[in-house]
Amino acid sequence: MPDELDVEAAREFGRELTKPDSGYRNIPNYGDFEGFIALENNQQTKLALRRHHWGQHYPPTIAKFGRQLDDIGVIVMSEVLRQSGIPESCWAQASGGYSSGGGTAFLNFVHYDTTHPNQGLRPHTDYGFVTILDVMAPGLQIQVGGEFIDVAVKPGFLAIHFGEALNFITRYSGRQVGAVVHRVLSQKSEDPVRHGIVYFANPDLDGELWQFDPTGEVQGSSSVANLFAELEQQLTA
Ligand SMILES: O=C(O)CCC(=O)C(=O)O
Ligand SMILES: [Fe+2]
Repeated sequence: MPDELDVEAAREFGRELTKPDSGYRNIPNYGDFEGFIALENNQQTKLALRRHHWGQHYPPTIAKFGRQLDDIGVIVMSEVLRQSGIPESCWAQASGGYSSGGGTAFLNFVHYDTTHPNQGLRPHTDYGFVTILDVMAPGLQIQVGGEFIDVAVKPGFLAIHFGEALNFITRYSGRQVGAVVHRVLSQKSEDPVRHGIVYFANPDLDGELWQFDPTGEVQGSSSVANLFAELEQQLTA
C-alpha cells in the first residue's frame, strides 16, 4: 500500500457510515448502482458513488483517497493490457477510456447487516476491470480450482482482483484475464465488524467495450449496459 494513502481516514469514514443516524444514508440513488443500497438476499449494504459524484458527497479527504485509487487502477490496468499483447494505441478505446484517466470508477463503502442470517455476499464476479479492496476483517473468499479459500487479512496491503469487463476486452488478446469468483461468508453480530472499502475501475456505463487482438484488429464489442445488466441479475438472484 503506498505510504501517502490515508486508509485510516477512509476506514473511519466507513465506520461512521454504519451508524443509524448517519446523514450519508440520505444520499439519493442515482440509477441502480449509486446511493445507499442494501442488496436483497445478501447482508451487504453499501454507499456507492461514481467518480463524478465524489466531490459532491464525500468529504475532501475521501474524494482524494478515491483519486489516489484511480492512479493505482490505471497503473494496474496498463500493466495488464501490456501483458495481454493488445497494442498501446488501442488501450483507451478498449477500456472505455479508463486506462487514460477517463472511464468511470466507483468508490464504495460496504458493511454487512448482521440483523438477518443471509449470506454476506453471494458468489459473484465483479463487473469492471480491476477491483481494489481494503481487507480489514475475515470473511472474503476467492474461488481457486473449484474451492473457496480465505483472503488473508494483511495490514498494509490492498487486495486487487480482475473483473468481467477485463475478461471481455482481453478475450482475443494474447493473454485473456480471468474474472475471479468471490464471496463473503455470512457475518454474525459477534464477528469483528466487517467494513470494506471497495474501488471498482470501470468503463463509462453508457459506452462500449472493444475486443482487440494483438495486431490491433477489432474482434468484437458490447455495450457496457448489457454486460452489467446481466451481472446485476446474477448477483441478486
Ligand atoms: O466486502 C468485501 O470485501 C467484498 C465486496 C465485494 O466483493 C463487492 O462489493 O463486489
Ligand atoms: Fe465483488
